[in-house]
Amino acid sequence: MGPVRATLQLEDYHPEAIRNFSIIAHIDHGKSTLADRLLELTGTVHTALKGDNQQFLDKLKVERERGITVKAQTASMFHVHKGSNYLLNLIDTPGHVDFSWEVSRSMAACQGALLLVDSTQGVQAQSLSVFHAAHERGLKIIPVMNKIDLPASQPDRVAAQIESTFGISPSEILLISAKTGQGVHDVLEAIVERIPAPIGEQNERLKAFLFDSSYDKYRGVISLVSIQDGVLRRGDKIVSCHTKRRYEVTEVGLMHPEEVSTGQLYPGQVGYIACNMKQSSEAHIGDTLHRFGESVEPMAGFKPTKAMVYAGIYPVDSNDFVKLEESIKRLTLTDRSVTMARESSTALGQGCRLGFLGSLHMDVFRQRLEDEYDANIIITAPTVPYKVIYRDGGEVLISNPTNFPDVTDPASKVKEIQEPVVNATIIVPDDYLGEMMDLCFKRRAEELDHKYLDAADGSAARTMLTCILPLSEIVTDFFDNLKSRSSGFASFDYEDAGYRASQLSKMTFLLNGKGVDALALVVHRSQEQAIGREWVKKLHKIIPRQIFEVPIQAAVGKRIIARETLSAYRADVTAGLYGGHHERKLKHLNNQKESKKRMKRVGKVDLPQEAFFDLLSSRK
Ligand SMILES: Nc1nc2c(ncn2[C@@H]2O[C@H](COP(=O)(O)OP(=O)(O)OP(=O)(O)O)[C@@H](O)[C@H]2O)c(=O)[nH]1
Repeated sequence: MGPVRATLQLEDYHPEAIRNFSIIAHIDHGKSTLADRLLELTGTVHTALKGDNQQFLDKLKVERERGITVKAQTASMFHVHKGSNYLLNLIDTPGHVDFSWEVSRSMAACQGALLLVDSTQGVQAQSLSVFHAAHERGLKIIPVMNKIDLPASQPDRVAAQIESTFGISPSEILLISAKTGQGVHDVLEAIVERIPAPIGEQNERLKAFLFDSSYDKYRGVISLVSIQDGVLRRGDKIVSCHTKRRYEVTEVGLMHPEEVSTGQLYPGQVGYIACNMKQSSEAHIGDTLHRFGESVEPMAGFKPTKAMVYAGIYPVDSNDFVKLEESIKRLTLTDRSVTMARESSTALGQGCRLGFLGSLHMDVFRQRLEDEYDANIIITAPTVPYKVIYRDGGEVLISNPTNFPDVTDPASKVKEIQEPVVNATIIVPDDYLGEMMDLCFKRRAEELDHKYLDAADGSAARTMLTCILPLSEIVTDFFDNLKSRSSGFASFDYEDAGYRASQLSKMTFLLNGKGVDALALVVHRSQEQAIGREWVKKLHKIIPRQIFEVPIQAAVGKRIIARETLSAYRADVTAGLYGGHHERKLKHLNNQKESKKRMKRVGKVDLPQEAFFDLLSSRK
């Protein structure tokens, strides 16, 4: 491999000697392991430096705990092929549906992709979605079958699946074990031989494509760029096509895999820059940077991210709000796809409403908040953005059920409610097809269809099920159900399919006749009864008894759907009091309670924060 530092003469690496690629795969098919192996084989990192199971390209703690990649990481390597030097830029992509946006922006900086398929598992739902994303961008795809060291590996069968699903000839498929390193050298050869070189002109005006950014406490925003044309040097004055703001490049270099300053980047190369950008919001993904005083035609950017799952986040102790808000703000600096707005609730006090790309994204964010900022929080049930269309043609997006209009009111000006839907794909062994269809129907699936993936050779064939599902039906416990009802064998993926009209209304819960705003839900007509009944039962279990009888009701508009009655507190501490009405009794009762501070009073009913916590966490 030769000494790596000595090869950092970047001007020697013309576009013909550069390959930009990413690894795309279903979760757990071995992307990070292969990336590590490539870094080792090219001498970019040394095995001796590496602790057990610690991967180089997975950085966040939550990523390691969950074994998933959330944030894309990029690394450059040097490789000698048939006597010539090559610079290979690996642009790592995250492997989960919620982050398909990150996948697409990472791919925009590549000319090729390694499509990794686990030879024990075969083609899975995300293998399909990442393949399509790469294919649509015209990337050269190199099929790689991994884990051939395992006894359960079925290379012939999986090769046949790859051929039938992607139309890729088995002769193109590389067989490897990312774990033992077997066959990985051939991957490097294939990258050089099969992936086209980037196109770029050193003498043209500078054009740098910004495809990712991160935030550093000391240096501000660090952006990852791929150089289209021209040379980017430290000290350059650059301008963003998008914001027209001016910056001075203070650092520029390669990710190798940590930052290595090189002072310049040439056409076709991929690296990082720091340029006194103070706020993450200034780094627009998909932006084109050019030199000050030279105008250029911007490159096609990306569609901005859309938050699809919203939830309210409240501190368990309301005194912690300021601290919580500060923590959330700091965390959003590193993850700009999270949107944030203040909100307040009579039941839960002051909090924030956050928008996420999906429910895993929400879980990851929540876990980071708890781990990194030691925050004790209550998170409300996730909701999707509903579209309310008024008779006068006006349209409003509603991301908090509390604001959902009462469509049962005859005076309502609402013409139609629409909800976001997705095209869902499930791949599952045949035996579980019935279970999966049942699950989909229960979640209001439409246009359900299926086809067999394997050649009809009998044993344990697999089926691909497709349907349209409301997004709201998959943001809570869909994935858990899918996994448990298929004994873990089903894989699932989805893509945005726009909005569809739906019979939705707001369900509210009343304690002693008063609504509890934090508990409002948007439900489909077909599920009103079941959800109403289930919820009043839960509330009945959780709410502590009061000195008086408390009716617990679920209502849609003025209609009461379900009711339970919480009987009065038996050990009557107010027995000695004469007459008096409820307020007095309650006051007396409260005076006796030590934990008064932690109580929220709703409609004169004491509702401890813990009750909310139990309730909202049991919603998942
Ligand atoms: N036996 C065997 N195990 C492998 C091989 N490649 C990866 N693994 C194991 O498979 C698991 C998943 O590998 P990762 O590299 O973390 O998978 P990934 O695709 O990066 O996962 P995401 O980051 O979630 O997309 C790990 O336990 C690896 O040790 C292989 O070739 N053989």
